[in-house]
Amino acid sequence: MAEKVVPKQAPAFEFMLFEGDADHMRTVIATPNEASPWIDPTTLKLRHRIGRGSFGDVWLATHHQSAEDFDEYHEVAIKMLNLVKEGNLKIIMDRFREIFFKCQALDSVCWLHGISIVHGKISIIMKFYEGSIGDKMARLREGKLSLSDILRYGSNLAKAIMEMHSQEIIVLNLKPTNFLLDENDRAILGDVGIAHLLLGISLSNSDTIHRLGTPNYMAPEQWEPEVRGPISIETDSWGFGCSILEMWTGVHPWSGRSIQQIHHSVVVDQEKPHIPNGLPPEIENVLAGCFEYDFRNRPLMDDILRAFKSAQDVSLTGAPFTVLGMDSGRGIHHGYTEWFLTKDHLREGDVVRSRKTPNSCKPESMVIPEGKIVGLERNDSRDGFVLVRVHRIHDPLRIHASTLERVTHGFAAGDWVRLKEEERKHSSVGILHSIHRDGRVAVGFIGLETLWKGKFFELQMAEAYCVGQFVRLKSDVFNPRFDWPGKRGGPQATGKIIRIHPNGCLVVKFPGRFSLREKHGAFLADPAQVEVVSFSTCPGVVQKYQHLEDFHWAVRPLLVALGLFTAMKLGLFIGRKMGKSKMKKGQRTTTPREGQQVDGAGNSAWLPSVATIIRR
Ligand SMILES: Nc1ncnc2c1ncn2[C@@H]1O[C@H](COP(=O)(O)OP(=O)(O)OP(=O)(O)O)[C@@H](O)[C@H]1O
Repeated sequence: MAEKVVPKQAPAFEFMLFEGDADHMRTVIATPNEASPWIDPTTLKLRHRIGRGSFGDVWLATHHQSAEDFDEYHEVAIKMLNLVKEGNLKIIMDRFREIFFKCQALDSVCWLHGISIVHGKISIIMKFYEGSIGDKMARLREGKLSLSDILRYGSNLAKAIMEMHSQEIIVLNLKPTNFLLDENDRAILGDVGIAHLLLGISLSNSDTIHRLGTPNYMAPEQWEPEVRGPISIETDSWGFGCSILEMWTGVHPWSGRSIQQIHHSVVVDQEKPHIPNGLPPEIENVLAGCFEYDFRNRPLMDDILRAFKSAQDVSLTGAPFTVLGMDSGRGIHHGYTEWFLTKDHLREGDVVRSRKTPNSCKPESMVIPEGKIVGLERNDSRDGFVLVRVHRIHDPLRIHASTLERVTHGFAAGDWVRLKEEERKHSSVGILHSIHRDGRVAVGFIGLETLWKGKFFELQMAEAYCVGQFVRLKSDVFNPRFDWPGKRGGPQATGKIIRIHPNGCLVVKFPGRFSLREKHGAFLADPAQVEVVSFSTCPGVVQKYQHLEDFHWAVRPLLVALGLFTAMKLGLFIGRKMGKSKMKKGQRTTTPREGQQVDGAGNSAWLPSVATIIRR
C-alpha cells in the first residue's frame, strides 16, 4: 500500500478543531500540570492500512520523536475512527483520557500510546502487535483453532475483560479480529472500549447499529440499549461467547444472515447461537449462560475465567472432564440461573428475605419475610447453607443461600424503584440491579443506555409489575413514550404484559384487539406511564365486562352469539308457553304453523334489546 505522510497542518484537521489548531486541541484534552495522552499529529507518519472495521480503519504508522541529541521512531498501529460530529469531539477526547489512564495499569489490554487527530479523524495510537486471533484463524485451513489454544486465549481474554470491567469500562465489541497476539502468543484485548467511548454520541454517518458493536456478536440489549437495555458488563459475556464459538467452529455467528435478520433472530425471536458438541462441559455450560436473553442471568467474566482455567487444568492433566458448580443439575434454580444467584455473596450480619420467584408480585408468600444471617456454613456463601435468625423463632434456621436475597436499606436487587426527583431524560421508574452495603445503587431505567448509578436515598419503592398483568395508559398521559393503541369506542386499549426488560420496559400485547397486522406485534410501555387493570379495581359491572373483553378478541363475538342464542331459546320457550295457555283456555285462534310464526315474531322483538345489552 502507498505510504502516506501526515501533513503538518491538514486542512480537514483544522476544520474539525473548532477553528483552532493542534495546540488548541491539546488544551482541550489536557489541563495544566497533567500528563496528557495527546500526540502531535506531525510526529506520526502513516505507512499503510492493515484493517478496516465498522468503527474505522487501522493503519501501520511510525511515531517520530526527536530532540537536539536524538532522533528516533517506532512502529505503531493507529485506529482512525469514523468522523464524529464536531460538537462531540471534546466529549470523546475527555472520555478517551479517562480510558487512557485506566488502561495504563492493565497488562492484558492493548498498550495505548495516546490520541491524536489525523486527517480530521480521532486517531487512537497503540502498540503494534503481531496480528489478531482473527488473522491467525484466517490463515488456518478450516479457520478453527485447537481446543488448547481456545482455552489458553479464552483465559487470557477473560482476564483482560475482567480488568476492563474493574475499571468500569464495557468493551462491547468483542470478536476475534479485536483480540491481538503478542510476541509470546498471548491474547491481548485490542479494543479498549471504543463503542463505550461513543455511547450516546451520534456519528456523522448516523449508523447507530455500528456505533454499538458488530451485529454478529451483539447481545439483545445492545441493539436498543435505551429501550431493551441497559447494557451492562454481562453484555460482554454474550460477545465473548460468540467469539469462542467462532474460534471453535471457524464460522461467524449468524453467518449468512443480514443485519435485519440477525436483529430479528436475537432480539425478537430470542434465538441463541448454537453450541456444537465437543467442548468441555465447563465451557459448554458457561457458554450456554452467556446466551441468556436477560443479561442478569449471564455469567460474569470472573465465572467465565474460572470455567476456562478449570478446563485448562483438566486438559493439561488429561483427566476426564467434570462439571463444577452448585450442583450437577446446573441451569435454572427457582427461575434464576446459577450465574444470577452467585452474583451476590451473603455475609454474616446481612439482612435477608426469601427470594421472590422472577416476575412475581406476591411478596406475602415469603417463608422468611425478614431475618439476619448469623452464620455461614462455608466461608464462601455461593454454594452453601446459611444460618438465619428470624424474629420470634428461637433457633436460627438453616437455609440454602440461593433462596435468600439481601435487603440493604430496605431495598433488594430486582425491586421496582422510583426516583424521588423526577428526571426528564429518562423514565423515573425502573428496576434495581444492585445495592452495595454502603448504599450505592445501580438501576435500569428506560431512556438510559447504561445503568444509572446513585445512592439508595434517592430512591423509593415503586409499584411492581409482573408478566400476565393487564395495564393501560394513565389518563393523564397525553404523550406516551411509546405508541399505544386506541380502543374501539373508548380512549385507550388495555394490554397484557408478556415480558419485562431489565430496565423495566414493559412488552405488552393486546389480546382483546383483533388485527391481522398486529398479529405478532407487541407494544412497549414505560412503567411510569401505565396503571394496572384488574377485576377487583374495575368499578361497576360495565367496566368489569369491558375488562373481560381485554382477555381475548373472541370474547365479544362469543358473548354476542351466546346472547342471540339465549334470546332465541327464550323467545321460543315463551312463545310455546303462551301458545299452550291459549289452547288450554280453548281460544285457539291460530294453526300450529301460524303459532310458530307468532313465536318468531316475538323473537325478533327480543333480539335487538338483548343485542343492545351485550353491546357496550
Ligand atoms: N494494535 C494492532 N497491532 C497490530 N495489528 C492490529 C492492531 N489493531 C488492529 N490490528 C489489525 O487490524 C485488523 C482489523 O482491526 P479493526 O479493529 O479495524 O477491525 P475490526 O475489528 O473488524 O473492526 P472494528 O473494531 O472497527 O469493529 C486486525 O485483525 C489486526 O490484524
